[in-house]
Amino acid sequence: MPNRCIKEGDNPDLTKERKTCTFDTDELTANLYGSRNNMERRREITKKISADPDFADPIPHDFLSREKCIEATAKKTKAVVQRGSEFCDVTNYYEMLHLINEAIGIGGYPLALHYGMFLPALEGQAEKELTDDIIPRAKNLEVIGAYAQTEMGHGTNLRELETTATYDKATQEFIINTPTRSAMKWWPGNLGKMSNYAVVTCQLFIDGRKIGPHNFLVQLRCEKTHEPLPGIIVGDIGPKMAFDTNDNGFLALDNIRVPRKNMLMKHAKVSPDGVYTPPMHAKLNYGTMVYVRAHMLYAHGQFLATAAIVATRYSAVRRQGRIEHGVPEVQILDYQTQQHRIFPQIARAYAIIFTYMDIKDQYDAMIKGIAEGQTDLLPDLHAITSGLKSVVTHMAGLGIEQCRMACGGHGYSDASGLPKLYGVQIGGCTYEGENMVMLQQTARYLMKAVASALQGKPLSHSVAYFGKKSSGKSRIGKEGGDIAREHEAMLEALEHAACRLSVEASQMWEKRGRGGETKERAWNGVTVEMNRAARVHTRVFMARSFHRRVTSSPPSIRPVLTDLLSLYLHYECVDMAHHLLEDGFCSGEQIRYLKSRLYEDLTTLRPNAVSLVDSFDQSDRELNSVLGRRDGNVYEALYQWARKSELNYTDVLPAVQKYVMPMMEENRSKL
Ligand SMILES: CCCCCCCCCC/C=C\C/C=C/C(=O)SCCNC(=O)CCNC(=O)[C@H](O)C(C)(C)COP(=O)(O)OP(=O)(O)OC[C@H]1O[C@@H](n2cnc3c(N)ncnc32)[C@H](O)[C@@H]1OP(=O)(O)O
Ligand SMILES: Cc1cc2nc3c(=O)[nH]c(=O)nc-3n(C[C@H](O)[C@H](O)[C@H](O)COP(=O)(O)OP(=O)(O)OC[C@H]3O[C@@H](n4cnc5c(N)ncnc54)[C@H](O)[C@@H]3O)c2cc1C
Repeated sequence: MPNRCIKEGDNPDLTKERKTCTFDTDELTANLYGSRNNMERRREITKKISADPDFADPIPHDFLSREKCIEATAKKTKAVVQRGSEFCDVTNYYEMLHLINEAIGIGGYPLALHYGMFLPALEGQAEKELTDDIIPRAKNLEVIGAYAQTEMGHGTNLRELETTATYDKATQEFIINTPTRSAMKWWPGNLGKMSNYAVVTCQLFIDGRKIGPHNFLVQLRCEKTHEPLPGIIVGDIGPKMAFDTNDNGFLALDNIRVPRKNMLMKHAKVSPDGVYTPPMHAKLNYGTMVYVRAHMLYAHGQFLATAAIVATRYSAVRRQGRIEHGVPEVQILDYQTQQHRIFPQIARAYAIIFTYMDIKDQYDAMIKGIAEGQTDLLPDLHAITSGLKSVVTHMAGLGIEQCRMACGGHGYSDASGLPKLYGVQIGGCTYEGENMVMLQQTARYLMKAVASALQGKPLSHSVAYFGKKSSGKSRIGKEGGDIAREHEAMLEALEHAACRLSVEASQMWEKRGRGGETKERAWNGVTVEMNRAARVHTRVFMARSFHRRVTSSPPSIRPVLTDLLSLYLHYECVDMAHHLLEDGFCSGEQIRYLKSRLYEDLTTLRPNAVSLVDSFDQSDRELNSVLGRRDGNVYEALYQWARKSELNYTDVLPAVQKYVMPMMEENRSKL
């Protein structure tokens, strides 16, 4: 079967792997990106960008200072903006995303938050009077914006943000102020140096009454000189774990006046005479966060895919040690431990991307509903995106780190691309709502679902399975080798565990309440259990999404995806075996059966491993990894990469000349 990656001159081990492929890699790629046309369009973009001198990096960013990286990124950003339509349909979200990944990379760029949050916030939350003015200019990139919500002292607990917006009826303006040091906005991406506007989250005050957090458009810098406006202090927060090319910023506002219309008033409103009208749903103002949490799934699925590609290809190329005496050294991909480390990451990357597809459909349906005045889909989507954001970012982070370690010493080098990838990706556990906090949002929703289920009330989409009757004992290992029924048995077992954990967490919560604790204090005493229930529920949702996609996939790729799904489900059940065992739903024998099936899956998938990662269709530019390159010619490339280190510009470094050589000389003369 064809793997389209085979080319002359490639590493022979990689070619050998590609020849054992049992499916058409293009079919799988097309399925992953929605259609053959989408796949072709991605490839055209890659080809054009790779050949374009505006996007060439004579010196890899690994060897540049942060300032130089930002300069190079800003230059490429300008080229993307001015010449974007030469490469793609700039109105197509996925084409633009791919163009940016190819042309600029993942470490941040001047417009990341402009497109990622500033524009979505304005489009989703601002009223016509404001949007008519600012959105055309923002889309035309006459202005650049950031989303400034988090403060030095508060990020999670939005209710206690300190920045104030006080309505002045006399002038029909809001006065925006940073009252304390801890009230400074701190962290917002692109706020420090790039943006001249921001959506700023402030506590709204009317007639001395605190109403709560609302968003306001504030101009930060002069449109001509880009200097901060009077009363505005703004800058970069300094080096951080990754996102080197993003100017995460600080901001202090000294009683800045903005007109009434600058409040984002699509949902909540303040009339000219200062009358406040709340939104039709209390949390519609938090809509931008739901949007980003949903879209983060795609980005994080792709991050994990990158790591899986690098680790799988490199493991096919790398030979080290022998499994049996008297035979040549083996490809490290032949070690069972290596497969057990890497293959679940391949399956998880597919599962995350497929889950994203489901969520995107739900998000679009919710937005359509809101436009027609219905908010009933919001609570379910908020609950499941909160859980998914937490589980996926954590899962992807652990997976990337596994892949990095699976590459041995070279995985520790920036040449592998994996340390930087991890640095960027792992930020997702914190931003857009810290994971422990987001899981509690899911758990709150589960507690309501438990109550509804007990009362026989209708259950919404993500928790519908709470209404199923459990069979009491698992069918795992008792389906006579019927794969479809085995998959169903595993899904049923996971659903049983998620439901049980939710019910038990609810009972623990209630018990503490009966013991005299307030609801809130009691909640804090059971949050570990609450978050555990939320995690398992979310993993059930992912498993169901993956299962749905696989069972409805075209017949040509269904067998390989079914193998991958088997691995995914076996791995998930073994990983969560304690939950399946705890109440006796599964027996120890059934868990041993699951493990043995998992080891069989590793062997089954081995001939398709390289082709499965090839099917993610990430280019060498996107991978940005010497170890993961498509042609597998790793060792020569590793040497050429190291040669570019600035330490190698001279044979004798000034630091050696100045300190180390005299020290050695002194020591010698002491003898
Ligand atoms: C182009 C697309 C983008 C691609 C993605 C790539 C991303 C680009 C990379 C850039 C990198 C980084 C960008 C980062 C940006 C940021 O981090 S912005 C700042 C994000 N900050 C947060 O997420 C703060 C987290 N805190 C909160 O969300 C809330 O404060 C919290 C939910 C924790 C609690 O809020 P409270 O007001 O106290 O509410 P609570 O009492 O708990 O709940 C009341 C009620 O409301 C429901 N609820 C809460 N939030 C929402 C929501 N967003 N939507 C709907 N409903 C919500 C909650 O469930 C409760 O419901 P109930 O029925 O009363 O139980
Ligand atoms: C790379 C990056 C980019 C960012 N970009 C932006 C941006 O563009 N715009 C913006 O406004 N912000 C941005 N942020 C800020 C980000 O949204 C916040 O850091 C995040 O929401 C977490 O808030 P915090 O920092 O206040 O953490 P804290 O809330 O102080 O969390 C610290 C610890 O306390 C725990 N904790 C807090 N509350 C609870 C609770 N209720 N229950 C249990 N545990 C709790 C947390 O779980 C965590 O372990 C960015 C952050 C990063 C790292």
